[in-house]
Amino acid sequence: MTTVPFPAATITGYPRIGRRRELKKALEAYWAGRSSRQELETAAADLQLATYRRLVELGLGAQDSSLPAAFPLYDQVLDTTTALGAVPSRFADLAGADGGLDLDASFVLARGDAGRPPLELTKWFDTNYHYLVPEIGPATPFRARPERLVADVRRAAEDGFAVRPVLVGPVSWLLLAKADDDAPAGFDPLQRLAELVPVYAELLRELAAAGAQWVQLEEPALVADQDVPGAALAEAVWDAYTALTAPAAGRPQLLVTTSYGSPGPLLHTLAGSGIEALHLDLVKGAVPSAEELALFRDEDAPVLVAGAVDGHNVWRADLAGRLAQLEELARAGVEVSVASSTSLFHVPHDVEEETQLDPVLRSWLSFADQKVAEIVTLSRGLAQGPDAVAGELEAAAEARGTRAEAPGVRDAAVRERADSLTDAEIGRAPAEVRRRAQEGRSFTASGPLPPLPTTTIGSFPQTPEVRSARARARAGQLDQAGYDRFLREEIERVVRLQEELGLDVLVHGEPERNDMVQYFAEHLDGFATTVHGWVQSYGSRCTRPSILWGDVSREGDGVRGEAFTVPWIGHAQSLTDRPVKGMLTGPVTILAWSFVRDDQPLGRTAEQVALALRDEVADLEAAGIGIIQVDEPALRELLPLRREDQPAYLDWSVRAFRVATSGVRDETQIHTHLCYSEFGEVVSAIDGLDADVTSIEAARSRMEVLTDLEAAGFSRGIGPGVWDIHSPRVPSQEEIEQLVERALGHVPADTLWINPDCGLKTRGYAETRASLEHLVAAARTAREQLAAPAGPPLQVQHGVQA
Ligand SMILES: Nc1nc2c(c(=O)[nH]1)N[C@@H](CNc1ccc(C(=O)N[C@@H](CCC(=O)N[C@@H](CCC(=O)N[C@@H](CCC(=O)O)C(=O)O)C(=O)O)C(=O)O)cc1)CN2
Ligand code: MET
Ligand SMILES: [Zn+2]
Repeated sequence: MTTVPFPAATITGYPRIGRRRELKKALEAYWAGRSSRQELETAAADLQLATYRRLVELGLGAQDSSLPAAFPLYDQVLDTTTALGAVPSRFADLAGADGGLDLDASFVLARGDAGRPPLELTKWFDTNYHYLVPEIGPATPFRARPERLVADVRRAAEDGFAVRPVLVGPVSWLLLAKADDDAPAGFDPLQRLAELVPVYAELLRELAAAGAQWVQLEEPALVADQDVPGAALAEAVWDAYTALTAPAAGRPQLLVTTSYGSPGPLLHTLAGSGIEALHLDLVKGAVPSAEELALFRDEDAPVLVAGAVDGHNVWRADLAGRLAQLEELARAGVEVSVASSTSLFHVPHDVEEETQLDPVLRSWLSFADQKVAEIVTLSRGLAQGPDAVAGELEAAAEARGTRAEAPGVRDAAVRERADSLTDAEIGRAPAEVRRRAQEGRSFTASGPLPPLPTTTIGSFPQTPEVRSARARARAGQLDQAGYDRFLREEIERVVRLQEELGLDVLVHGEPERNDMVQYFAEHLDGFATTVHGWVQSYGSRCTRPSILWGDVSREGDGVRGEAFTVPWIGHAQSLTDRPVKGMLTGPVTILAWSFVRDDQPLGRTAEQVALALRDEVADLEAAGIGIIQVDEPALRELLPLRREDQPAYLDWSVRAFRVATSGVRDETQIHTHLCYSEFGEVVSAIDGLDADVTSIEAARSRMEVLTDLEAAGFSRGIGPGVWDIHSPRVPSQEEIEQLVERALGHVPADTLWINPDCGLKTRGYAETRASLEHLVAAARTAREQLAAPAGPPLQVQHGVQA
C-alpha cells in the first residue's frame, strides 16, 4: 500500500449533468437513436476532462487525489451494481460472455425494455435524487468488473490528473438493495456481505494498479435508522472494513464517507476498522464529541475529513464560524481535511451564470463552484491561520449580514398572520359530516358522482408544442396574449378529450406549468428562480429548484396577493358541466423541491407557504371549484432519517397541509396525491392530513400498498393507481379490471376512486388516450358488477385478498 497523504481540501462529488446539461442532451440523443455510442462516450469523456480542469482552476489539486472520479451516466448505485457484476436474475440474458453488463445493457436495467420493467427508482435519502434499487437474491452473481472505473482513472492520468475513484460502499449497497422476486422469504441482501467483500477487494486492487492512491467508498446508509439491529450493523461494518483494510499487496488507501447525517455509534466502528480517512457530515450535526475525537488520535487512526460546506443547499457558508469549528478539531490533535458535507450534485454548477438574479440575492448564494472555493479557503485558513484568508471571511460575513437585514426576508404582515392563526381555523368538520355534505352535492349537471368515480392526477402530456410555446414566450418570440391564447386552447382540447373519454372528474391539464413546484415559486413572493440551475433528479431528468429566501405570500397587493391558478382552472370549468378538479402543489412538496432558507425552522417556513395556498384554495372555492387537490408527493421524502426526529417533522408537515386545506366549506371536497409506495412509516400522517380523497401510487406493487392503509383503518376516499404511468406501456382493460377487483378486496366500494398512479406530463397522447379508454371501461364494468343484484360478489369482504 502506498502512503500518499489525504488531500487537505476535497469534495465528495460534483454535478455530472454538465453546465449546459450536456450529459442529458447526449443521453437523450443516444436513446432516441440520433447519435452513436461513440458520440455519447466522447461527450461523457469531454465532460470529465472539463470538470477536472474547472476544479483545478478553483483551487483543488490536480495530483493529490482530491478530484473525485464519479461520473455515472445514469446513476451511481447502478454503476456500483455493474462494477460488482451483480446482474439481477431477470436481466441475466443481457450479461456478456464475461458475466458483465455493457453500457447498453446497463441502460436496459435503468429504463426497461419491451418485456421488462426497469429496476425500481427510489428516493436517495432525504433528497430529490432517485437511485436504481439493486435486486439481490441468494444466487445473484458477484464478479469484479472494474473496466469503466479503470478507464476513467487512466484517461484522467493521461490528461494530467491523479483522481480518486468513487463507489457505493459494500454495506450501503446491500442496505439499499432489495431481495429479488425469487428470493426465499426472510432473505436479506446483507446476508451476502461476506461474498461481496472479496469482490470489492478485487476492484480496489485493480484501481490501485491503474494508479489510484485513494478510493472513496460511500456509506450514507449508516446515517439512517435501518431495520437491521444496531449490533448486527456494527458487525457488518466491522467485518467489511477490517477485511478491506487487511494488509494486502497493492491496495489503495480508503476514504469512507457518511453524508446526510451522523453515523452515531458506528463512528467508533468505522474509526477503528483500519480505514485511512473518515468523512463526517458536520452540516447535519455529525460533529465528533471529545471522546469520539480521541478515536482520531490513535495510532493508525483515520484522517478526519470534515464535511464543513453544505452540499445540499445553496447558502453561502459562514466561513468564520466554520473555520473556528475546524480549528477546534485541529487543536484537539486531530488531522483534519476540509470537504463538502455531501456530493455537490444536489446543487447547480455556478451562481455566476444567474445574471438575471438580483445581485444582492446572488451574493448570498453558493453553488457547486462557489462551494469548492469556500472549501479551498477554509483549508488555507486552517493551514495558515485566519489572517491568511481575512478578505474571504469578511466578504462572507458581509453577505450574510445583508441577508439578515434585507427587505422581504422578514415581512411583518406575513408573520403577524401566521402568529395569529388559531387551531380552530385549521380544523374541518369530522370526515363523516363532510362526506354526507359532499354526497348530497350535485357535482355534475346530472347529479352526484357515480360510484367508483374516475379521474386523473392533474397533468396531461407536456407535448413538444407546449414546451416550445413556453420557450418562445420566455424568449419573447410569442407575446403574452399569444401564449395565453395557446394555453386556453390547450386546456379546451384537454377538457374535450376527457369528456369524450367519459371521465367523471376532469382536470385542466396543467399546460401552463413548467414544473409543479417552480410554477408556484414564480407566483409567490419570497422565491427566486434560476435559468441554468439544473439539478439531476434521476437519469437524464432534471429540475431547477427554486430558492425560497424570504417570507412567503402570493404575488400582488397585500398579504393575500392575487389568485394565479384560478384563471386557468376557472376557464376549464367554464367549458364543461362536469366538475373540474382544482390542482395545487402542497406546502411540504414546495419546500422539499426548492432550496429553502436556513435561518428559521422549516416548520415556520412551511406555515407561510401553507397560508398562501390557503388563499388560493379559498379563491378556487369562490370561483365555483368544488373539488380541490393539493399534491404532497414529497411528504415521505423529508421524513428524517432517524426515528427520534420523525414525530416532530410529521407534526409540522401535517399541520401545514391542514392550514392550506381547512378554510373550505364541508361540501368542498379536498383531495391529495402521494406518489411513492412505501407508506408504512407515514400512514398515520396520511390519515392526519384529513383529506377527503387520497390518490396513491399502487399499480407497480399491484395494490400491495393498500394493506398498510387497511391495517391502519384508513376510511376516507382512496384512489390507488391502476395505471403505472412511468413507462409508455398501455395497460389492458382486463388488467385494470383485475386491479380494481383487487382494490375492492381491501377497501369498501363507496370509498374507491379509479385513477392513474401519477400525472401524465411525461407521457404521449397516443398511450394516454388508449390507457384512459381502458381505465374508464374497466370502471364501468366494475360498476355494473357492483350494481348487478345476483352477480358474483365483487366487493370481497374487508381484508380478504381478491
Ligand atoms: N421539481 C420536481 N421534482 C420532482 C418531480 C417533479 O415533477 N418536479 N417529480 C418526481 C420525479 N422527478 C422528475 C424530475 C424531472 C422531470 C422532468 O421531466 N424534467 C424535465 C424538465 C422539466 C422542466 O422544467 N421543463 C421546463 C424547461 C424545459 C427546457 O429544458 N427548456 C429548454 C428549451 C426547450 C425548448 O426550446 O423547447 C431550455 O431551457 O434549455 C419547461 O417545460 O418549461 C427534464 O429534465 O427534461 C420529471 C420527473 C420527483 N421530483
Ligand atoms: N398534479 C401533479 C401532476 O399530475 C402531481 C404530480 S406528483 C409528482 O403532474
Ligand atoms: Zn405523483
